[in-house]
Amino acid sequence: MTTLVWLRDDLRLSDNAALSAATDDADGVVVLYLLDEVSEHLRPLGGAAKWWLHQSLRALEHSLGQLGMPLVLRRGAAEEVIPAVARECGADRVLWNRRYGAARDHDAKLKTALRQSDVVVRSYPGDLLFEPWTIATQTGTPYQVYSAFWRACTSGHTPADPLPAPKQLTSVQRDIKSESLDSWLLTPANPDWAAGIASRWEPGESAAHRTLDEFLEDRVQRYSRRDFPAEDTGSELSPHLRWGEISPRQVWHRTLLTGGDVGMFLSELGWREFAKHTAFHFGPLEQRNLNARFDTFPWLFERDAGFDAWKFGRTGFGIVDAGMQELWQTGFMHNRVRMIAASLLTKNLGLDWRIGEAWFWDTLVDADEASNPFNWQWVAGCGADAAPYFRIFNPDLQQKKFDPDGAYVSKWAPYSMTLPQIIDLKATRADALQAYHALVR
Ligand SMILES: Cc1cc2nc3c(=O)[nH]c(=O)nc-3n(C[C@H](O)[C@H](O)[C@H](O)COP(=O)(O)OP(=O)(O)OC[C@H]3O[C@@H](n4cnc5c(N)ncnc54)[C@H](O)[C@@H]3O)c2cc1C
Repeated sequence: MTTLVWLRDDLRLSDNAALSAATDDADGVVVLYLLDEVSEHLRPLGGAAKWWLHQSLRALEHSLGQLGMPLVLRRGAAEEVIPAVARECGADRVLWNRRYGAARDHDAKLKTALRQSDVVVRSYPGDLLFEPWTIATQTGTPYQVYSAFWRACTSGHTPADPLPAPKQLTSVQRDIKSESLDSWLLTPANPDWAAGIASRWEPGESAAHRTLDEFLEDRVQRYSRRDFPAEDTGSELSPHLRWGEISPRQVWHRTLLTGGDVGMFLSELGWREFAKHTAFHFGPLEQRNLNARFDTFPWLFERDAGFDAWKFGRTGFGIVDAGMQELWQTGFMHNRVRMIAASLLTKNLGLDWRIGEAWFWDTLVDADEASNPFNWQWVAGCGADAAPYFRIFNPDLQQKKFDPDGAYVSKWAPYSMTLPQIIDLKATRADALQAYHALVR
């Protein structure tokens, strides 16, 4: 028997059920990563995400190499490439870990096609704590309110124990053609805008575990201060989770081992889970308002001067400008600042949330097809269990509260203090509320 393992958003060796299942194949295993930028309905990766993917594949190549296993890289449409590689390596079995977004339709079709050619296909739990169909209300419908969803997850369900990394894998005897990672041009060259990203982040499975360990040794005890962006109390695991360099099950069990008050941190993993369950049941989320009532909301679609000022951190609102600079320079923005920046765009500038979501998609290293639009919709008021529309963040007050000594703003956008504010908060807030009241009247 020969096995093809197709890795996707699971760039790790440990707690990788598909890879573990291949260890029983003594005849040969091929491990493949496919860059699919052509299949319909798959969202093309943003620039920062491509940078991360490149580094993460390098790290994976290295750790597979220590098991004597090459990583085969191919590019193209999954429905063509996967059967072709299966034929080339004589695979009678194809294994993968599940995806729950738009790609799952492709996976289902491919499964059927491979089975018709007598190839055994097995899929395993992917990047969630719980399979989306296992968490349901008493009437069998998906949850639409976070607190009830998380209560259901945490009462009566326990995430599966993580699997160890395979100790050995038998590589196939024949040479399987692989493309060069550099030829994919995932990293920017001219200009190389990724220097700030590279100095902040280390992608890869080992780095993901180190990041978790460092967080649990120290910062988790101050996690209740997570809303203060200058204090750096977050785990910064989001890009590692996005690329599956660590699984949420590993984070969950390792966190519980530390004891102490970790409930608040785990409940944030719950938001990730809720976003993905919402995308599974109601997605894709990046185009359609989850609350259809907002379909007629008079958001503006023009990428105008206000949008440019927002993008490049020149709004004159210190905390927003600092966040947009942090994003531009490092591919990341603190969670509370994401909320304030998104609120300014959708409620004060009156722009459609999809415009801001697309900018985050291109610039975040953790850009995630569920979490990003889910959170944008949450802030804009049209999402699942969303912040009520009329709760409009005042960036000046938020700054006073969460960056009281101005450390965050001084770090990322000290120039902002002397910029004029591009809009009148009071007048734009009144306009936004008027539009909202017209909608719900
Ligand atoms: C407008 C907006 C866009 C966002 N886009 C993304 C995105 O594309 N990808 C992404 O992973 N997160 C996104 N988030 C959620 C959140 O901002 C990040 O997950 C968080 O800042 C990551 O930092 P951390 O790893 O230190 O989080 P921690 O506070 O340490 O939380 C632990 C983990 O829980 C998850 N998590 C925490 N908060 C959320 C949340 N609100 N929604 C979903 N998951 C959460 C993340 O995986 C995170 O790594 C967005 C939030 C907003 C308001």
